[in-house]
Amino acid sequence: MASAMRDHSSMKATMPSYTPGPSHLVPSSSFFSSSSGPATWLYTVIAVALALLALEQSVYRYKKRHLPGDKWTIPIIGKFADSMKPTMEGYMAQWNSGALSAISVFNIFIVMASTNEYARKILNSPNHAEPCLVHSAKHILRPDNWVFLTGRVHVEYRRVLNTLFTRKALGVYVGIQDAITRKYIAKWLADSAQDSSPKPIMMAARDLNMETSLRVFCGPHIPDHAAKEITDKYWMITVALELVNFPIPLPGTKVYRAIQARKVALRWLEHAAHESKKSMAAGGEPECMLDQWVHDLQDPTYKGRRDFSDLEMAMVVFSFLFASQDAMSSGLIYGFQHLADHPEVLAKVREEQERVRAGDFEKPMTLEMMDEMPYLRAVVKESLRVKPPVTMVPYKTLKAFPISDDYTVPAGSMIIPSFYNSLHDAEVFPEPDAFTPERWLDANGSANQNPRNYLVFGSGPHKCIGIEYAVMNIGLVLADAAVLMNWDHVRTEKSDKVQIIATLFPQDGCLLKITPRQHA
Ligand code: HEM
Repeated sequence: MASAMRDHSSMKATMPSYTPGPSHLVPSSSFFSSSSGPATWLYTVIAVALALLALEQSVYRYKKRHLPGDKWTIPIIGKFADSMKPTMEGYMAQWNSGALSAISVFNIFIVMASTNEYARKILNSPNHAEPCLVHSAKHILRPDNWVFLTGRVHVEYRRVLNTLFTRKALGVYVGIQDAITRKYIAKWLADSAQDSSPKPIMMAARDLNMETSLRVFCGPHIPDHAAKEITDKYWMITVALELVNFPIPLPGTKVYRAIQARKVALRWLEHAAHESKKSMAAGGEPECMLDQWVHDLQDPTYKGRRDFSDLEMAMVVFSFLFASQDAMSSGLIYGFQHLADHPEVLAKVREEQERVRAGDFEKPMTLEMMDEMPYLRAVVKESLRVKPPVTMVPYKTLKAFPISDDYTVPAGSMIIPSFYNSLHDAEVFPEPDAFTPERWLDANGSANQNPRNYLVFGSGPHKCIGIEYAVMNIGLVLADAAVLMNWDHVRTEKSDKVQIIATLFPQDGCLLKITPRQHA
């Protein structure tokens, strides 16, 4: 974009707005005549605009070279309309049009990479490309959020945050996750006792996820009404996560509304960080991620940084909400859908639960119990493979990036590795669209022999920091649900169609009829 704008301004400088010459050769009604000033300006403006439009096309075609993609870009907005209403079919057509293909949106030149080799190359070339998330991310997260750090500073910052996802830390979180999941399942069952008609699980799962995240991250340091306010407002953030938004966050735009929602969330998260520090200073035991963090910082043997302001901690927690809320919701909803549509798989999940829990379904879940559930883990892994919540991650090139022998991505372009084709590669995952958890139980099978293809959580220095937490949480919810309730999926013609709202969702929201499960 910046380079295109530079090109425009240089063009402007060389375009004469007035051509001096013998006045008798110019008809008096000509727009060059001094007596018709406004007309002169009008025609000059038109001439400049036409030149800029021609330049826009030339720049696009120069950058695109031989890559598949439209020969011409729609003036100014490019493929903006498509990016506002993305469809899986549209993306698949783009990915299948070539290993690398090109589009342009608002003069941002975008290269899509669809193969495993190119996706991994982009994710693992920090000198050439860095994540830019979606276009609106800097507005929503604030430009000073740690997720925008790169290079060494990023590695060091991330090292501190890794301590929030150690096994010890996950051991604190699992009890919170289990308690909240049981609370929600009880509520779903009570609601369905009142009205047994099938309901979409989509928003119910989002609410469960948000409360789980807020309580795991902030524990008791955030009041119930604040958790509700954040949950209610968060949808504004989700809908603003389009690949490219209207460039300026004017009042009324999606990004503007998302910024207002972030302000509310950050205010409460800052409050929670403050309360956590007070609680740990008073000798309290860690009850959540913030406590765990503050507690570690107080430890004299701790080697990381010690001075995290309330706001900085709040921004880290917000980055976790931002990175997880939609992906976790998508993962959970498809987990319910896949299990309901594959009763033979759900039966095996239940068998494993009954064995590990030894018939005691009230006993809270622990990490040790989860270690004994390889089938459940395979189910989660497979569900995320079949419907990866995050199908691609936008990066931007820092300098010209010679990605292949015959193509160099220009500096300042967006370059988007896509994960979908890697995760549906028929050589690695025979019958790639089939939901087959068993493929993960064979250590010598092609799925386990090709870990490079499993790009659900990305790769390289920005690979998801919350993998263990995410897999544990989706597994835990499905496991608790499997033992506490039955759910029948009311399939519609939209059940297998995908809606893209930041992540993937079934178009009908996954209609479930929920009933209590009777144990013999
Ligand atoms: C099913 C759930 C999830 C999926 C599919 C997912 C997927 C991803 C992907 C694809 C990336 C980008 C990786 C790259 O650029 O190579 C990412 C980054 C990230 N994820 Fe996740 N994620 C999930 C859950 C979570 C959770 C639960 C958290 C935190 C609690 C989290 C925190 C992050 C953060 C902070 C980053 C940026 C890391 C960095 O830049 O260093 N994610 N995630």
